[in-house]
Amino acid sequence: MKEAHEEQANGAKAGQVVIELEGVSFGYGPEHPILQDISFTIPQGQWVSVVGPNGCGKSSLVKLFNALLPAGAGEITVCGMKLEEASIGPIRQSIGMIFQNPDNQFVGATVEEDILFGLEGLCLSHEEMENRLQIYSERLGIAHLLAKHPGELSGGQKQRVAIASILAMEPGIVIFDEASSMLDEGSRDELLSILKGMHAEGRYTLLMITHDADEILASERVLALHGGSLAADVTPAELFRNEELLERCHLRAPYAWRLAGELEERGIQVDVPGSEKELIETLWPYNYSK
Ligand SMILES: Nc1ncnc2c1ncn2[C@@H]1O[C@H](COP(=O)(O)OP(=O)(O)OP(=O)(O)O)[C@@H](O)[C@H]1O
Repeated sequence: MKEAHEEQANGAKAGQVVIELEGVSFGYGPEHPILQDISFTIPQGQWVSVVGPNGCGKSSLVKLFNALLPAGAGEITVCGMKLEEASIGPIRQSIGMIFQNPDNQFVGATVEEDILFGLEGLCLSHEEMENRLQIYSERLGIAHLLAKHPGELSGGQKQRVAIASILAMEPGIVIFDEASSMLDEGSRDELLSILKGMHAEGRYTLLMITHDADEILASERVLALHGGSLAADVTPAELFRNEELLERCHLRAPYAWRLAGELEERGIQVDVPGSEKELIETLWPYNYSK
């Protein structure tokens, strides 16, 4: 079987800027401004969480990147292409979006049809389409579901199919818009491990709109929106140590971080853990030191 393409998608090299916003503003009509003067750059391969309270404009922001919504002011550049009428097509091919409700993303009568449908617009040979179908259905663990109707799948399986359909188109940038919010705990964990695998591959730039502390902790960088502006551009650790920023974003630190904080207040100093497992390993020796 042919391996998935090894080179960085869209020809972007690791560290090269793939998303650039300069003074971008947006509103649903002049009387309803949502985002004002937003500027940032995202390099290839980075995993970025986009956070902020409900209604602050996170979904609107990412929809500006591929002109699903039109920016009112400012400049957007994706993979070196300035966003304008002529570049919308290639920019849309370089960005894959996965939404909260996978039901809204199905177009085929079977999982196989659904994955192939997205590939039909890419002018690929029949052999290449079959090749990608095989690669991405195996990678996402859904090869045994190809003949099923999407309605027969669980929520976690549906989200895997949605991700396989997007990845089969081989976009360099993948945006998850609260993609785990309708999933149960097990399926959330599965999604997080898929994201970790994608990040480790280094081929994808990942943006994840999320309210989930564990997802934020797994990412490398956090863009926090508040009141229509970029309120912070920090690491997850900086976010979770900043009580005021957490409150403004309506977020809580991960459970292991909160417990470590409580212990510190009672005089037990533990290193800030990356996960609950790390916290347990740190605390375990106390069990025997009594
Ligand atoms: N099509 C629309 N027309 C008018 N206003 C809209 C439209 N879509 C969203 N809005 C409003 O724009 C604001 C930003 O919405 P958006 O969905 O971008 O926020 P969000 O931060 O992603 O929210 P959430 O965390 O709840 O998903 C909200 O006040 C919302 O009500």
